[in-house]
Amino acid sequence: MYKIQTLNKISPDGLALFPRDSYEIASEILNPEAILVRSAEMHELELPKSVKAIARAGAGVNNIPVAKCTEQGIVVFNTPGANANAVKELVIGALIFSSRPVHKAASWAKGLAGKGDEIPELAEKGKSQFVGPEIKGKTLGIIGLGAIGAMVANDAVALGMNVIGFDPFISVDAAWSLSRAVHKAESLDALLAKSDYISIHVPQTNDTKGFINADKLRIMKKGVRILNFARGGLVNNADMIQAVKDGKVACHVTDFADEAMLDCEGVVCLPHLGASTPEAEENCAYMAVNQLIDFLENGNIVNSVNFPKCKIDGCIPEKGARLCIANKNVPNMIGQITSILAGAKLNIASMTNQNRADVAYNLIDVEDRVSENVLANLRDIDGVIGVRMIPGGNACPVPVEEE
Ligand SMILES: NC(=O)C1=CN([C@@H]2O[C@H](COP(=O)(O)OP(=O)(O)OC[C@H]3O[C@@H](n4cnc5c(N)ncnc54)[C@H](O)[C@@H]3O)[C@@H](O)[C@H]2O)C=CC1
Ligand SMILES: O=C(O)C(=O)COP(=O)(O)O
Repeated sequence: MYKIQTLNKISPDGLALFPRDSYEIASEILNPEAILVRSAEMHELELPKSVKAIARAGAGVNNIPVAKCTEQGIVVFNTPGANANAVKELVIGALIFSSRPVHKAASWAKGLAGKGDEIPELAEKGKSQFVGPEIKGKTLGIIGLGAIGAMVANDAVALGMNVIGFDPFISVDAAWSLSRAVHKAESLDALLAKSDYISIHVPQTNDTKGFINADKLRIMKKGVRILNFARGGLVNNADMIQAVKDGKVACHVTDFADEAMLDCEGVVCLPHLGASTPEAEENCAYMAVNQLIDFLENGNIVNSVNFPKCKIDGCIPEKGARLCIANKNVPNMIGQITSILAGAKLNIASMTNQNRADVAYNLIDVEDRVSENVLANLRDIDGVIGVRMIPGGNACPVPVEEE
């Protein structure tokens, strides 16, 4: 029985993919093999030794101690692109309501309650407070052209905006998916200086934390509108509030509510709603669950943020086993591993080894079962981080959607 711990509410349709006879799923469970999470903060969490994988049903992994997981041989998955459309739709809405303050207008209109027949006239008189510019013909600068940024860029082009983007690490797939009308900004500062609207779509890392600060705000046009549907920590809130108060920023829409921001006229705070659609929640859960099943039952890794992509498509030899070995990315690891297998007279049926930064991962199919003694010898190799043996005879791998 595999034990899966859920740290957030995960779409029930996704959870239903776990075969009930071989998986136990609960929010509180002793010694889970894997954890399913959305935005729950995991940095202070003690991870039991039993944990082999964490799947983030979503994109951002800044709530997960990824470096610590890598050291412990825990594979961290996310679900690239699975909630991108949900975020994009809300960003397009926010582009419009950052200009046309429908949220303010709607609550003002609610205040007319009780005025009976006077309402139509009062509404006509009051509407001039809520005038705002159209987005057509304006320049939108998009920082980060990944799954979400690229979709926002293409739809903004369709809405008649001039779109410029900045992403020094853009993937080939994202670049192919971009409309030819999207122009490349030569630098972040060039994008900031030219944009009437700015939308942020980068992950929060040590390099990007607080990068929208007073220095960057100074470069921007007066009256700029800034949308942040990526992470609250990307923006220096005190600097942003000052810029809004000074009239430098006409509107800041953030998906990350914060005490000081909530009080600031000109800031619209949402309660992290970007991925909150049934479609996105289901897509993310499907992808995360399929990845966990494929990893736990077959050792395959796809869409990990800390381990290399590494998979064997075929079944594990029926009478044999698959060894899943994580090790430090240093010389002579394969030599030592295969020597131990040769010493135990284990014939290798197939083998693949991939590396990424400081770690490497091996999948080795052998034609006999592997004894506890051999597993212990493999674990004893200096540089080996984790060893798992999956006996053959189970069903073949389920295909997992790739990034
Ligand atoms: N509000 C919400 O509910 C959601 C928020 N997000 C946030 O949005 C972020 C982006 O999501 P996706 O587009 O799906 O991720 P993605 O990984 O497809 O795209 C991120 C892009 O940012 C680029 N990038 C990284 N560092 C950069 C830098 N310093 N300057 C410019 N570009 C840089 C990368 O090259 C990549 O193309 C996530 O990391 C997450 O924090 C994601 C989904 C839902
Ligand atoms: O996927 C992401 O990065 C998100 O921010 C979505 O978060 P959520 O799954 O809605 O808690």
